[in-house]
Amino acid sequence: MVWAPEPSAAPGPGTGTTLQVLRALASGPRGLTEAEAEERIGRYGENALPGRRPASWPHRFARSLRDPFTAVLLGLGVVSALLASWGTALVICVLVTVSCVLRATGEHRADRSAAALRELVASTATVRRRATDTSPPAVRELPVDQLVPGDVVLLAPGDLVPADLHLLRARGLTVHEAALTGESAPVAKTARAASQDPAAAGLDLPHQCFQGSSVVSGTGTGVVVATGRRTLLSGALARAPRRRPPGPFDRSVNGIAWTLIRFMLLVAPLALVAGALVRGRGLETLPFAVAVAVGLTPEMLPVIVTASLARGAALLARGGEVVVRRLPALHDLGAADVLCVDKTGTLTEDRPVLALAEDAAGRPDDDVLRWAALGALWTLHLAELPVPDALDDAVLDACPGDLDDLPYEGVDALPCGPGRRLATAVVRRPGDPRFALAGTHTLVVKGAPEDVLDRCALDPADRERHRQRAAGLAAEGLRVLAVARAERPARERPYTEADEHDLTFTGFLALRDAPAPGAAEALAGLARHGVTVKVLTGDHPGTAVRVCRELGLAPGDAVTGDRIDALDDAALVRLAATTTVFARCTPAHKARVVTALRGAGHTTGFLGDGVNDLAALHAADVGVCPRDGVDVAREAADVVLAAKDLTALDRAIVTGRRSTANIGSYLRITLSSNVGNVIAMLAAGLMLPFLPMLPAQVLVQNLFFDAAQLALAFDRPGPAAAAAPAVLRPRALLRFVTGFGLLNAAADVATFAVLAAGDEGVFHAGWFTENLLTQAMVMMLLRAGRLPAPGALRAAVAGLAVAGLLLPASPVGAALGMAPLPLPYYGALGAVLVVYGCALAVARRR
Ligand SMILES: Nc1ncnc2c1ncn2[C@@H]1O[C@H](COP(=O)(O)OP(=O)(O)OP(=O)(O)O)[C@@H](O)[C@H]1O
Ligand SMILES: [Mg+2]
Repeated sequence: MVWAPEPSAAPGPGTGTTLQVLRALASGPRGLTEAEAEERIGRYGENALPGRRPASWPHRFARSLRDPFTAVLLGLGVVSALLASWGTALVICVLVTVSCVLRATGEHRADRSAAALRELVASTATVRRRATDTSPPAVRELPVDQLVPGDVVLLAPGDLVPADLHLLRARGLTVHEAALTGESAPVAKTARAASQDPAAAGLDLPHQCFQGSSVVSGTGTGVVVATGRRTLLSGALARAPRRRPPGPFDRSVNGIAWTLIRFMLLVAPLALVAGALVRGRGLETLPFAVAVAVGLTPEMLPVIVTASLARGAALLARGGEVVVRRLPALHDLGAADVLCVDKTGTLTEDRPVLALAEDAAGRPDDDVLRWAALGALWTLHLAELPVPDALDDAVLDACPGDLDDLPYEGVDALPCGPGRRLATAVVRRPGDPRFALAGTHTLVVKGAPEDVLDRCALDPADRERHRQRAAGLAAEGLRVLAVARAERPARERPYTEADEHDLTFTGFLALRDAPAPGAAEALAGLARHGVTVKVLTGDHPGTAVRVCRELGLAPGDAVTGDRIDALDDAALVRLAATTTVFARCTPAHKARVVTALRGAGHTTGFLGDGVNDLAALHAADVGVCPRDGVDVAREAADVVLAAKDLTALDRAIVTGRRSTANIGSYLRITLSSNVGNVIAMLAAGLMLPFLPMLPAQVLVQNLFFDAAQLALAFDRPGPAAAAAPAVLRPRALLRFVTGFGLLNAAADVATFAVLAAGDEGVFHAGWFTENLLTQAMVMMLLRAGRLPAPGALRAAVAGLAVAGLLLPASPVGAALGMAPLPLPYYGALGAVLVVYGCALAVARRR
């Protein structure tokens, strides 16, 4: 991991004192100049995050060769080649090449546009740089890839650590290093103490922050010691690439793929054995068996999937509202039947306005407000939070008079953070003659009433009375903050959470946070689309329940974090199913609820924007984050919304379902006709003295099917496709395919009856024509789309029909062993088609 800046004896940036590190990097606390940075980016290259380097086209092509369908096809090709059945081998090669080229191209294009979209929502780093050597340092946001070794970077809660850093300064800094170490608890980081061994190096050094970790709380400043491929994360990923556990998309699409592959591997030996037993045929049937197996393969599935999803993502991006960062997530969004959202900022505007300030006795009292504002002011100052918290903002806004007049100055601050629902500022009065010598520090604490009251010196009856009062205010939909204070003798030692005890209760503040405009309609829309919304909030249960009621969401009783703690996983699964509001949730509670819902079989989405939502975003099947969410949340999300707007999310869900509907159409259509053909071929193979279709004919027919079915990716599904969560269920699909496959086989057998009069060439030609025509009909009748069908689809269907009619009579047909079909056969084929069409339409309606 040690990156040597120059080939010199200077200590590596991972080691040495801060001064040595800065010297080795030729940098300083004031940062690099723009000119130096420019020179270094030339020298060290861009700071691309690992995993973000786009795969090249040949790489993609090679990867699609490893796809299970392709692998099976290739295996069959090898078998054909071994049997010297060159025609079959050739056609299989063409099939594989076409499908891999289409897939690689489609994925490449989809990835390129996804990368462009990701760029729109990419994280930035906050750097300190100077315009010239003499100008003062200025702090600005920089695309992460522009960072160079020696840059000075500022960290705040919710930031992703953009490169490997040596800390120059840290205040209450804790980072999450799960990406590197798998450790889920945040790790405290401090600037290097003089006492530390300057030669030590490694992951557990508290003065180093590594790319890929994220800031949970506190702030820090560090100098970049390694970027791009030289970071520890890059090394770790190169050794063990990170894999996502399979999501709903992988489960359903891969599940279907493997069911088919098993089926296919069964069919080929079956054809062989049946041929041997009934007709006494030997290995000469093998090419036919291989072709039948190939005929069953939906080898275009990966192509159709990529095309359908990419098209949906492109449609969403065009509206500028939704960016899909990972294509399969669009399917997963459409499959979600439960959506968990946080309250603040999603259901409400997150613009709290002070409604009331009262003292311990319940009398209106501006002093409570003044103390709270003093606490907010110094917490913001001392904790150097980059964006003031909305509650603090509201308190400061409402405070009467000029805050700078308050005769206090800050000593220390313990801000709130994920899982911590109170904030403490320690202040003192400068120059107060009474405290000049001994000195007194005042702790000003504000936060969630339960948490603050627990830390107050109160007799149980009073505590209960205050708690009731807070619950009463919350039940009106207000956000409630309790304020408390304590006087302590001044000290040098920094303050910790252990000092937050024996406080004197000062009073309550209540703030009104109006419901977000449009939230009620969006919730109704989600309900109409069969999505159950659950609210997971850090706020008071009373407030959350009231807000939900105002928005028309029947909230029932809220379940709080304490209750969740008391339950084991199985009990939580049961409770989660029937609960709408989860309140006083820490990040871990949110994640546990999401996991429980998934455990109960729900496909679960999560929408959140804060550091406290990170764990749940990871736990969900599909994570959604608004664009202005913190970097880590955005980075963890699969889908990014332009605004925290549930309406846009509803639209994205519908788009996801449409893409899934097109994939479903493809599977239903392809598989029912393929299965039908296979049944018919096996049956005919036993009844006829010759093979019902030559291997090359089977494969050419397959090529035509594939080409035509690509158009299904561009179908426009009707409103029914959006009405309920869209999941591709292998079982249901199998039932459908068996039913319609048998119908298709019946049509084929009827065709055999018609063709039985002709010789082998006529038989082959007739069946080829019938197959292409029925396929064209099936495409029109079994698609999920609305009428009229889009142009591309109509053209594909027409092309298929024309090919079916003309090819047998052409030289290609002759080369494939077909004879021109005598005219009377067309009439008979027409009759079969009409009957089959009617049967299809009737069966479809059922
Ligand atoms: N600046 C603050 N000062 C004091 N207390 C705070 C502050 N911010 C939040 N709190 C307390 O912490 C609680 C939980 O906050 P948290 O950020 O976890 O959830 P939230 O953002 O209110 O809700 P949601 O989870 O719906 O986004 C708040 O209800 C409040 O009581
Ligand atoms: Mg929040």
